[in-house]
Amino acid sequence: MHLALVHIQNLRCLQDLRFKPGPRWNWLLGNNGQGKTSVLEGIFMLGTGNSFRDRGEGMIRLTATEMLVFGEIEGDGKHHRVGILRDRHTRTIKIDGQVVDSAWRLLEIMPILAMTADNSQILSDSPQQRRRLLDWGLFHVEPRYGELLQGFRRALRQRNAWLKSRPAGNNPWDRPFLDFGLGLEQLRQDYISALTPYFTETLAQFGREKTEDASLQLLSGWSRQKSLETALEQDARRDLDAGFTHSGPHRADLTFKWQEWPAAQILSRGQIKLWSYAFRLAQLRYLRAQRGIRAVVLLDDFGAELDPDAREALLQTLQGMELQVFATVTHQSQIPAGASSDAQVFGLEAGNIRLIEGKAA
Ligand SMILES: Nc1ncnc2c1ncn2[C@@H]1O[C@H](COP(=O)(O)OP(=O)(O)OP(=O)(O)O)[C@@H](O)[C@H]1O
Repeated sequence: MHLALVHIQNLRCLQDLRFKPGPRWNWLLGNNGQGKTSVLEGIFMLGTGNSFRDRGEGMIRLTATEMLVFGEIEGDGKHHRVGILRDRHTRTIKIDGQVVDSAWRLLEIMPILAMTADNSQILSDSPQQRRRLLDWGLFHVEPRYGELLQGFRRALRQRNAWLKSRPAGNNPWDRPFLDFGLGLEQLRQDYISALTPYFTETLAQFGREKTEDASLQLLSGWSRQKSLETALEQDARRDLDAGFTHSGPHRADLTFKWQEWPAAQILSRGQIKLWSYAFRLAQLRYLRAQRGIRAVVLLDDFGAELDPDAREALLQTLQGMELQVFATVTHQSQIPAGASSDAQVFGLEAGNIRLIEGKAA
């Protein structure tokens, strides 16, 4: 599955940009501030409905009142047209000409994974960022996960609202909270167990760690010494006082370990970035192995902070996976030699795009 056409209007500096990407590597080359990341942002919207930079407030071109992103998605015998129109207050999503009420529908059409400056330090980011990665991976691999996650979020919201209202008696939302929560926990634990060999193998392919030195551990969001039910009972007083739920899968986290130590405390920034790439690649490989799905990958500032060997290893691994990739670079020399046989290079200048190298799709 790949994006065959991208049309973006009034997104930041992109007034009216249209191009036909190739099914494999698409390099976006240009100086700072020419619109490369904005193109990735538009593509990310097609897969998620949202921006990866912020909540999207600043996305609409300053002199415009609304922005539009349109894409044609092809492959695996499917063809979809996706459009997102956004003004300062509302967002309308259309799939194949029909308005849909939830961005979840976009996720089902085109799994998309972005590695940007803001999210490339997974190990040292917030637990919330790491939970998002877990949710991303599970949503695409496990058909029941989306529904479970929505159910859990609803139960958590309602449980917290009940706590804030300070009523007497038992919380009626404990049961759905426990049912959805334990379902999530089980799928997350299974996912991390299954993903770990993919992660350690990818790191080994990068030629850095011995497979047995690196590991992943899921922290459930409550003490493993007790059940979630017991944790809720023991937290009853402080949950009521605080007006929110202290223990549960909404507090889950993922720990990366090097031997027995937390890797985030030991590794350098560049190494953390490499481990972060390895984790995302492991998610892609697992998705491919389980569901036969190839995600679209966005790499902002390709390989920045990685040494040449690590960059080459990353490139080789990605090339072996035969995905559609969009990667931004500021200089031609950052496009690795030999990377162009199935690649297209597009130049970005003042928000305009033109094909520099490669066959027109
Ligand atoms: N709402 C907006 N309206 C108009 N222009 C905007 C708006 N928001 C940002 N810009 C401009 O759009 C450009 C955004 O560029 P973008 O971040 O896509 O550049 P880039 O090519 O990725 O640069 P870099 O290499 O520095 O990351 C900047 O020049 C910025 O000033």
